[in-house]
Amino acid sequence: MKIGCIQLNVGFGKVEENFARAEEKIREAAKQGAEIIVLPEMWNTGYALEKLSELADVNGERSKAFLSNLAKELGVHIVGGSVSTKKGDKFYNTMYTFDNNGELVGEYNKAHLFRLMDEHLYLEAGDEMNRFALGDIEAAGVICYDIRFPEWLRAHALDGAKVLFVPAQWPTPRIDHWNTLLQARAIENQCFVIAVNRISRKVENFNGQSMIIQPWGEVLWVGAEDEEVAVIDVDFSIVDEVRGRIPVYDDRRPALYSGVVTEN
Ligand SMILES: NC(=O)CCC(=O)C(=O)O
Repeated sequence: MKIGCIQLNVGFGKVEENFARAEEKIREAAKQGAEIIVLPEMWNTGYALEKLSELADVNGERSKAFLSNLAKELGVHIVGGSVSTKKGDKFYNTMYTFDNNGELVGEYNKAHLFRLMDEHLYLEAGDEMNRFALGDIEAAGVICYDIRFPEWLRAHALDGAKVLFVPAQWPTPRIDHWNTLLQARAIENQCFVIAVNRISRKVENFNGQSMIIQPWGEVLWVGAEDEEVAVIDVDFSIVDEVRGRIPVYDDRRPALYSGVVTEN
Protein backbone atom coordinates (compact mmCIF):
# COMPACT_ATOMS: atom_id res chain seq x y z
CA MET A 1 0.00 0.00 0.00
CA LYS A 2 1.37 3.41 -0.92
CA ILE A 3 1.14 6.11 1.74
CA GLY A 4 1.41 9.77 0.77
CA CYS A 5 2.70 11.94 3.60
CA ILE A 6 2.34 15.67 3.14
CA GLN A 7 4.66 17.79 5.26
CA LEU A 8 2.82 21.02 4.65
CA ASN A 9 4.22 24.48 5.24
CA VAL A 10 1.14 25.79 7.09
CA GLY A 11 0.58 29.54 6.86
CA PHE A 12 -0.38 31.19 10.18
CA GLY A 13 -4.02 32.26 9.82
CA LYS A 14 -3.81 32.03 6.02
CA VAL A 15 -6.84 29.86 5.34
CA GLU A 16 -7.17 30.41 1.59
CA GLU A 17 -3.47 29.85 1.00
CA ASN A 18 -3.52 26.69 3.14
CA PHE A 19 -6.48 25.18 1.29
CA ALA A 20 -4.83 25.89 -2.07
CA ARG A 21 -1.53 24.44 -0.93
CA ALA A 22 -3.15 21.34 0.57
CA GLU A 23 -5.05 20.70 -2.66
CA GLU A 24 -1.90 21.03 -4.76
CA LYS A 25 -0.02 18.59 -2.52
CA ILE A 26 -2.89 16.08 -2.31
CA ARG A 27 -3.06 16.02 -6.13
CA GLU A 28 0.71 15.61 -6.31
CA ALA A 29 0.63 12.65 -3.88
CA ALA A 30 -2.19 10.98 -5.82
CA LYS A 31 -0.26 11.48 -9.04
CA GLN A 32 2.70 9.71 -7.45
CA GLY A 33 0.44 6.73 -6.74
CA ALA A 34 -0.51 7.30 -3.10
CA GLU A 35 -3.50 5.26 -1.95
CA ILE A 36 -3.74 6.82 1.52
CA ILE A 37 -2.85 10.49 1.91
CA VAL A 38 -2.09 12.04 5.29
CA LEU A 39 -2.02 15.74 6.24
CA PRO A 40 -0.60 17.42 9.39
CA GLU A 41 -2.39 19.01 12.36
CA MET A 42 -4.38 22.29 12.18
CA TRP A 43 -3.47 22.82 8.55
CA ASN A 44 -6.33 25.24 7.77
CA THR A 45 -5.42 27.99 10.24
CA GLY A 46 -2.20 26.97 11.98
CA TYR A 47 -2.19 27.91 15.66
CA ALA A 48 -3.90 31.26 15.06
CA LEU A 49 -5.94 30.52 18.18
CA GLU A 50 -6.77 34.15 18.93
CA LYS A 51 -8.48 34.44 15.57
CA LEU A 52 -10.58 31.28 15.76
CA SER A 53 -13.91 33.11 15.92
CA GLU A 54 -13.04 34.57 12.52
CA LEU A 55 -11.19 31.64 10.94
CA ALA A 56 -12.35 28.30 12.35
CA ASP A 57 -14.36 26.13 10.00
CA VAL A 58 -18.01 26.19 11.11
CA ASN A 59 -19.07 22.56 11.69
CA GLY A 60 -16.08 21.59 9.56
CA GLU A 61 -18.27 22.05 6.47
CA ARG A 62 -15.62 23.47 4.19
CA SER A 63 -12.96 20.96 5.23
CA LYS A 64 -15.33 18.02 4.92
CA ALA A 65 -16.49 19.01 1.44
CA PHE A 66 -12.90 19.67 0.35
CA LEU A 67 -11.54 16.34 1.62
CA SER A 68 -14.54 14.30 0.50
CA ASN A 69 -14.52 15.70 -3.04
CA LEU A 70 -10.79 15.12 -3.48
CA ALA A 71 -10.97 11.59 -2.00
CA LYS A 72 -13.78 10.69 -4.39
CA GLU A 73 -12.31 12.35 -7.46
CA LEU A 74 -8.83 10.90 -6.96
CA GLY A 75 -10.01 7.54 -5.56
CA VAL A 76 -7.77 7.81 -2.49
CA HIS A 77 -8.30 7.52 1.24
CA ILE A 78 -7.54 10.82 2.98
CA VAL A 79 -6.58 11.05 6.63
CA GLY A 80 -7.26 14.75 6.72
CA GLY A 81 -4.81 15.79 9.42
CA SER A 82 -6.76 18.15 11.61
CA VAL A 83 -8.44 21.51 11.21
CA SER A 84 -9.72 24.10 13.63
CA THR A 85 -13.52 23.91 13.79
CA LYS A 86 -16.39 25.72 15.47
CA LYS A 87 -19.31 23.60 16.64
CA GLY A 88 -22.03 25.52 18.45
CA ASP A 89 -20.16 28.14 20.46
CA LYS A 90 -17.06 26.00 21.01
CA PHE A 91 -13.82 25.46 19.10
CA TYR A 92 -12.10 22.14 18.47
CA ASN A 93 -9.02 20.62 16.88
CA THR A 94 -10.80 18.13 14.62
CA MET A 95 -9.53 15.25 12.49
CA TYR A 96 -11.66 14.07 9.56
CA THR A 97 -10.96 10.88 7.64
CA PHE A 98 -12.54 9.98 4.30
CA ASP A 99 -12.38 6.70 2.42
CA ASN A 100 -11.73 6.47 -1.30
CA ASN A 101 -15.44 6.77 -2.06
CA GLY A 102 -15.48 10.15 -0.38
CA GLU A 103 -17.37 8.81 2.67
CA LEU A 104 -16.61 10.22 6.11
CA VAL A 105 -15.30 7.31 8.21
CA GLY A 106 -13.81 9.17 11.16
CA GLU A 107 -14.42 12.43 13.02
CA TYR A 108 -12.34 13.10 16.13
CA ASN A 109 -11.82 16.06 18.41
CA LYS A 110 -8.34 16.08 19.98
CA ALA A 111 -8.70 14.56 23.43
CA HIS A 112 -5.60 15.95 25.17
CA LEU A 113 -5.12 19.69 24.81
CA PHE A 114 -1.55 20.99 24.84
CA ARG A 115 -1.12 23.74 27.43
CA LEU A 116 2.32 24.82 26.17
CA MET A 117 0.64 26.02 22.98
CA ASP A 118 -2.42 27.44 24.85
CA GLU A 119 -4.87 24.96 23.39
CA HIS A 120 -6.66 24.63 26.74
CA LEU A 121 -7.44 28.37 26.71
CA TYR A 122 -9.20 28.31 23.34
CA LEU A 123 -10.30 24.78 22.54
CA GLU A 124 -12.65 22.18 23.92
CA ALA A 125 -11.32 18.63 24.38
CA GLY A 126 -13.07 15.71 22.73
CA ASP A 127 -13.87 12.54 24.61
CA GLU A 128 -14.61 10.02 21.87
CA MET A 129 -12.21 7.52 20.30
CA ASN A 130 -11.26 7.60 16.64
CA ARG A 131 -11.40 4.09 15.20
CA PHE A 132 -12.10 3.59 11.51
CA ALA A 133 -11.40 1.27 8.60
CA LEU A 134 -9.94 2.24 5.24
CA GLY A 135 -11.03 -0.66 3.07
CA ASP A 136 -9.74 -3.68 4.98
CA ILE A 137 -7.18 -1.69 6.98
CA GLU A 138 -8.16 -1.36 10.64
CA ALA A 139 -6.88 2.01 11.75
CA ALA A 140 -7.18 4.82 14.28
CA GLY A 141 -6.20 8.46 14.48
CA VAL A 142 -4.95 10.59 17.34
CA ILE A 143 -3.46 14.08 17.26
CA CYS A 144 0.04 15.22 18.24
CA TYR A 145 0.17 15.64 22.07
CA ASP A 146 -2.12 12.56 22.36
CA ILE A 147 0.97 10.38 21.79
CA ARG A 148 2.18 11.25 25.31
CA PHE A 149 -0.78 9.23 26.65
CA PRO A 150 0.04 5.57 25.97
CA GLU A 151 -3.23 4.37 27.48
CA TRP A 152 -5.18 6.35 24.87
CA LEU A 153 -3.34 4.77 21.95
CA ARG A 154 -3.51 1.36 23.64
CA ALA A 155 -7.30 1.73 23.88
CA HIS A 156 -7.42 2.15 20.10
CA ALA A 157 -5.09 -0.82 19.54
CA LEU A 158 -7.16 -2.99 21.88
CA ASP A 159 -10.20 -1.98 19.87
CA GLY A 160 -8.54 -3.49 16.78
CA ALA A 161 -6.41 -0.75 15.22
CA LYS A 162 -3.31 -2.02 13.43
CA VAL A 163 -2.28 1.35 12.02
CA LEU A 164 -2.17 4.56 14.08
CA PHE A 165 -2.22 7.86 12.18
CA VAL A 166 -0.78 10.88 13.99
CA PRO A 167 -1.07 14.34 12.40
CA ALA A 168 1.03 16.87 14.28
CA GLN A 169 2.52 20.30 14.74
CA TRP A 170 5.46 19.15 16.86
CA PRO A 171 8.13 21.82 17.37
CA THR A 172 11.83 21.21 16.78
CA PRO A 173 13.04 21.72 20.40
CA ARG A 174 11.23 18.51 21.47
CA ILE A 175 11.86 16.48 18.32
CA ASP A 176 13.75 13.83 20.34
CA HIS A 177 10.56 13.20 22.33
CA TRP A 178 8.64 12.89 19.06
CA ASN A 179 11.04 10.26 17.71
CA THR A 180 11.12 8.25 20.91
CA LEU A 181 7.41 8.41 21.73
CA LEU A 182 6.36 7.41 18.22
CA GLN A 183 8.73 4.48 18.21
CA ALA A 184 7.55 3.39 21.65
CA ARG A 185 3.87 3.58 20.64
CA ALA A 186 4.61 1.40 17.58
CA ILE A 187 6.59 -1.18 19.53
CA GLU A 188 4.27 -1.47 22.54
CA ASN A 189 1.13 -1.70 20.42
CA GLN A 190 2.81 -3.77 17.69
CA CYS A 191 1.27 -1.59 15.04
CA PHE A 192 2.26 0.81 12.28
CA VAL A 193 2.59 4.45 13.28
CA ILE A 194 2.24 6.97 10.46
CA ALA A 195 2.97 10.41 11.85
CA VAL A 196 2.92 13.56 9.73
CA ASN A 197 4.37 16.77 11.11
CA ARG A 198 4.19 20.23 9.60
CA ILE A 199 7.13 22.22 8.38
CA SER A 200 7.88 25.91 8.64
CA ARG A 201 10.80 27.91 7.48
CA LYS A 202 10.00 31.17 9.23
CA VAL A 203 9.30 32.27 12.81
CA GLU A 204 7.63 29.09 13.97
CA ASN A 205 9.98 26.29 14.68
CA PHE A 206 8.80 23.09 13.00
CA ASN A 207 11.29 20.95 11.13
CA GLY A 208 9.13 18.11 9.90
CA GLN A 209 10.72 14.72 10.51
CA SER A 210 7.45 12.94 9.85
CA MET A 211 7.85 9.22 10.36
CA ILE A 212 6.55 5.83 9.37
CA ILE A 213 7.43 3.20 11.95
CA GLN A 214 6.85 -0.51 11.57
CA PRO A 215 5.32 -2.69 14.31
CA TRP A 216 8.73 -4.13 15.25
CA GLY A 217 9.99 -0.57 15.74
CA GLU A 218 12.00 -0.10 12.56
CA VAL A 219 11.81 3.42 11.18
CA LEU A 220 10.77 2.92 7.57
CA TRP A 221 10.87 6.56 6.56
CA VAL A 222 11.73 9.97 8.01
CA GLY A 223 10.61 13.18 6.32
CA ALA A 224 13.01 15.84 5.14
CA GLU A 225 13.42 19.15 6.95
CA ASP A 226 11.52 20.89 4.16
CA GLU A 227 8.08 20.91 2.61
CA GLU A 228 7.68 17.50 1.05
CA VAL A 229 5.26 15.09 -0.57
CA ALA A 230 6.61 11.60 0.01
CA VAL A 231 5.00 8.38 -1.14
CA ILE A 232 6.16 5.31 0.76
CA ASP A 233 5.32 1.67 0.23
CA VAL A 234 4.20 -0.19 3.36
CA ASP A 235 3.21 -3.79 3.94
CA PHE A 236 0.46 -3.80 6.57
CA SER A 237 0.32 -7.60 6.58
CA ILE A 238 3.40 -7.79 8.84
CA VAL A 239 1.38 -6.63 11.86
CA ASP A 240 -0.06 -10.09 12.51
CA GLU A 241 3.35 -11.73 12.12
CA VAL A 242 4.90 -9.33 14.68
CA ARG A 243 2.01 -9.85 17.09
CA GLY A 244 2.57 -13.59 16.78
CA ARG A 245 6.29 -13.26 17.52
CA ILE A 246 5.80 -11.73 20.99
CA PRO A 247 2.19 -12.28 22.12
CA VAL A 248 1.86 -9.07 24.12
CA TYR A 249 -1.91 -8.91 23.72
CA ASP A 250 -2.33 -12.44 25.11
CA ASP A 251 0.12 -11.77 27.95
CA ARG A 252 -1.53 -8.57 29.20
CA ARG A 253 -2.92 -8.72 32.75
CA PRO A 254 -5.46 -5.89 32.90
CA ALA A 255 -6.71 -6.94 36.33
CA LEU A 256 -3.33 -5.92 37.75
CA TYR A 257 -3.26 -2.53 36.05
CA SER A 258 -6.60 -1.17 37.25
CA GLY A 259 -5.34 -1.32 40.84
CA VAL A 260 -2.27 0.83 40.16
CA VAL A 261 -3.95 3.70 38.34
CA THR A 262 -4.42 6.70 40.62
CA GLU A 263 -6.44 9.83 40.07
CA ASN A 264 -4.69 13.15 40.62
N1 LIG B 1 0.46 20.41 18.84
C1 LIG B 1 0.80 19.66 19.87
O1 LIG B 1 0.00 18.94 20.43
C2 LIG B 1 2.25 19.75 20.27
C3 LIG B 1 2.66 18.69 21.28
C4 LIG B 1 4.08 18.86 21.71
O2 LIG B 1 4.81 19.67 21.18
C5 LIG B 1 4.58 18.03 22.81
O3 LIG B 1 5.76 18.22 23.18
O4 LIG B 1 3.85 17.18 23.34
